[in-house]
Amino acid sequence: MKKIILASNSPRRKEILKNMGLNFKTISSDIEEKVDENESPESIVMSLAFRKANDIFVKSDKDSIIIAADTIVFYNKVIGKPRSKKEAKEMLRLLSDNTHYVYTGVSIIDDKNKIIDFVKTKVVFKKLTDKQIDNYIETGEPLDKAGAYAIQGVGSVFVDSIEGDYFNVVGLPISRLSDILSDVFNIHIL
Ligand SMILES: Cc1cn([C@H]2C[C@H](O)[C@@H](COP(=O)(O)OP(=O)(O)OP(=O)(O)O)O2)c(=O)[nH]c1=O
Repeated sequence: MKKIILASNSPRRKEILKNMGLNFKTISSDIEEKVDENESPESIVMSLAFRKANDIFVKSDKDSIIIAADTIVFYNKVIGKPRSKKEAKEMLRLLSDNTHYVYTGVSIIDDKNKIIDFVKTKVVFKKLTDKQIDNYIETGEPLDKAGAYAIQGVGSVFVDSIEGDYFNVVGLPISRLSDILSDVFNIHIL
C-alpha cells in the first residue's frame, strides 16, 4: 500500500481527512502563494494545489501519494487570506448581504498520475453590521481564513445558506477527493 501524504499546514484539512479513517502523514509545503488576479478562480486554486502537491512529491519516496488543496473566495475578484484586521474588515463588508463562491483546488499525485480538479460552493451571507464585523475580527478567527471567515466557527452565524459541498468551504472537498482516490488510485474510503 502506498503512503499517503497530505501536503498542508491546515489543521482543518488534516481533521477532514482524519475523519475518513485514512492513514496518512502531513508535511507542509512552503511554496510562495502568489496569485495572478487576472487568472480565473478555478485556474488559481488548481495551480496552487498542484504546486503544493508537487513540492512535496519531488522530495518524497516514489511510493507516496501526495494530496494538496488551496481555497479562495470569489466575489467580483479573488479574495484570499486577510493580511491585517483592516483587510479582514474590508473583505467582510464586501461579502455582507451578498452571494460569493468558495473555490477549492485539489491535486493528488503519485509517480503515475497527476490529477488536478476543483470544486465550487455557493455561499449566501446575511447583512452584517460594522459592530458584528468588529466583534468577529476580535475573536481572531478570520485571520488565517480565505475571505476572512470560518464557516466551521463563529463565522457560521453570518451564513444564510450554502449550495454545494460544505467541506469544500472548510478547505477540502472530501467527496470529490474520495471519488478520485477510488477511481484513479484504487484507494477506497468505504
Ligand atoms: C472560507 C473558509 C476558508 N477556510 C480556510 C481553509 C484554508 O485553510 C484557508 C485558505 O488558505 P489556503 O492557502 O487554502 O490553505 P492554508 O494556508 O490554510 O493551508 P495549506 O496551504 O498549508 O494547505 O481558509 C476555513 O477554514 N473556513 C472557511 O469557511
